Amino acid sequence: MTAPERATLEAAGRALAAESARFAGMGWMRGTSGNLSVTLTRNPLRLAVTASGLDKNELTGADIVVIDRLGEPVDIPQAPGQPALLRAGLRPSAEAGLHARIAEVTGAGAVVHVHQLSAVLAGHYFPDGVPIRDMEMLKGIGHSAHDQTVTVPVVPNDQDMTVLGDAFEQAYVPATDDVAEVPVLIVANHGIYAWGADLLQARQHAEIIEWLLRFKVETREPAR
Ligand SMILES: CSC[C@@H](O)[C@@H](O)C(=O)COP(=O)(O)O
Ligand SMILES: [Zn+2]
Repeated sequence: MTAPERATLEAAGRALAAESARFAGMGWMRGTSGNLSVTLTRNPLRLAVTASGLDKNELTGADIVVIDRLGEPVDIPQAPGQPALLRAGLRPSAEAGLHARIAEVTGAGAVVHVHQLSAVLAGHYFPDGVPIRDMEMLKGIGHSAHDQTVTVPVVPNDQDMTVLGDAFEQAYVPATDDVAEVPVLIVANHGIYAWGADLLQARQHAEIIEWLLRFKVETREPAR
């Protein structure tokens, strides 16, 4: 591993730990729920993802695992004479495969998965997708605040990340020349995935969508 690659991985670990603590503080990573990733390289696709089963409020920068495009762990050899960058014996998030699929399909630089209650409620009330329109906050996910319906896709939960990844690809609403992509996915009875060019943008998308979904479940207006 070269010095720049090492620096990139170190920075990714620090950023993932800090973002995890922030989300945990918002109540969106209760228990050991939720997981975050950043894209390290595209060719081949490599992501740094939070390790499985840890309290996401207490991660250190070493509590991450490097994964490939299928979500499988990639061995990072320890550089002689250098301190270990990653804690030994960690498994990648159980949902690493879906992170990798989202990063591959959308080109995202970061993916966040949190267990927002409003997303689960919205998926419950709108199982065919959550239609949102005429809200100023839509601008925060790159859409118009007027006269356009943005439908947030909802897919069934599954423990097999290939099944979830296929469902995501079918439901994904990519950008057109005129309309931005929808950078979020609700997994029914589970939580939400949001993504962006980097962790900051992915976080902002998660925050914006939480507000919009909360509005939807509190009003429950089918046409809005
Ligand atoms: C209450 S933990 C739920 C998990 O199974 C999963 O959905 C989750 O979000 C965290 O899994 P993890 O493997 O720790 O990344
Ligand atoms: Zn989850």
